[in-house]
Formats: sequence, structure tokens, C-alpha cells
Amino acid sequence: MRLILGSASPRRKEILAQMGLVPDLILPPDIDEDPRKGELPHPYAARLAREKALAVPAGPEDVVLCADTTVALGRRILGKPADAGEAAAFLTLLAGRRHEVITAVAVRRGDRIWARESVSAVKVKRLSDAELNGYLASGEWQGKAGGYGIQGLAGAFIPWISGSFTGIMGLPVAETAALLTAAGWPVWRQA
Ligand SMILES: Cc1cn([C@H]2C[C@H](O)[C@@H](COP(=O)(O)OP(=O)(O)OP(=O)(O)O)O2)c(=O)[nH]c1=O
Repeated sequence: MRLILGSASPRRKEILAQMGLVPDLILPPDIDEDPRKGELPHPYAARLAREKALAVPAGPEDVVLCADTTVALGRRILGKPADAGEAAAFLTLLAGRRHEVITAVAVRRGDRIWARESVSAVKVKRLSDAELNGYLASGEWQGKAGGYGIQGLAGAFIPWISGSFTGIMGLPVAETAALLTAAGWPVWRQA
């Protein structure tokens, strides 16, 4: 039995380490992440996490862990910005209001899949041009849903959250521990 992290996200590897877990293998899935026409943020995140878990090649006893983090502004899905212009547009949309961050986690062992969602509310303060431009210049928006990472410089833009900090970062520890345990992975053995 091996633990396979199906993710290219360095944050997910770090958060697993925080849980005392080191994956035997990291195999990032390659799936189409485009939302379907009219697809809402919650079903989208849940679908992607499952599709990622199914796309990772694994033996029947291996435990595969995948997740998807989606920023939702009402019915709108904000994914990873393609470039600085899109990151600026996302941050401008998010500034001065609350949004949701959904991280869906899926664990697969053989044909069985266990899945859960972590939902957090995040408030972003109003942003000055200096803040926005400074953040864009940092490049930290790259590869992050909604164009920001709460764990980095953008933490200064976020006065309030309700939910799970690790969920916003990409892997909610409580839900992940529960799913791994359900799938038979001994979460506390290595602690
Ligand atoms: C909102 C937010 C997202 N993120 C990151 C977590 C995820 O890596 C990324 C969302 O993209 P995902 O598609 O969930 O994950 P990924 O493409 O990085 O990796 P993989 O699909 O291989 O698992 O955004 C932060 O690091 N901090 C934040 O505050």
C-alpha cells in the first residue's frame, strides 16, 4: 500500500508534511480543468477532485489523494489566472467584498472513492493601485485559484476568514485526515 499524492501543488505536499505524512509518490493528474457550460462552483470543484483521483494511475491497494481548490464569486468560478492581466481582473473583482473558497478532496483506493468539501468565506479589503500593482509584480498570483495565495503576501489583503485556513491553501487537514482514515491509511501511525 502506497500513498500517492495526485497533485502538482507544492502547497498540498507541504500541508501533508504538516500532517506528518510523506507521500510515496507524487503523480500530478493531467485533466481538462475547463468548467462545463453553466456549471456552478461547488459541483465543479467536486467533479474535478474526483476526475483527478480517477486520472492518477495506481495499484488496487494504493491510496490516491487529490484535491481541487476553486474561488467562487457568487455563481462565478475564478480559476488560476492565465496571465497578470487576468490576475488583476480577478483581484479587482474580489477587492472590497467576500467570496468563497471551496476545496474538494477526493481519496481513491481501487474502485472506491471517498470525497469531502471544505468551504470557507474570505473577505478581501479594498485594494489601492500600489497594493494591486505590488502584488502583481511579486508573481505570487501564478498557479493560484482566484489569483492570490492567503499564505503569502496576499495575507495582508485578508482581514477576515470563516472556515479552514488549510482549506483555502489547497488541502484542508481535518477533511483530508478523515478521508485517508476512511480509506484505511494509518494517519496516526507516523505521528
Ligand atoms: C485561494 C488559494 C489558492 N491556492 C492554490 C492552491 C492550489 O494549488 C491552487 C488551485 O489550483 P488547483 O487546480 O486546485 O491545483 P493545482 O493546479 O495547483 O494542482 P493539481 O491540480 O495538480 O492538484 O491555488 C493557494 O495556494 N492559496 C490560496 O489562498
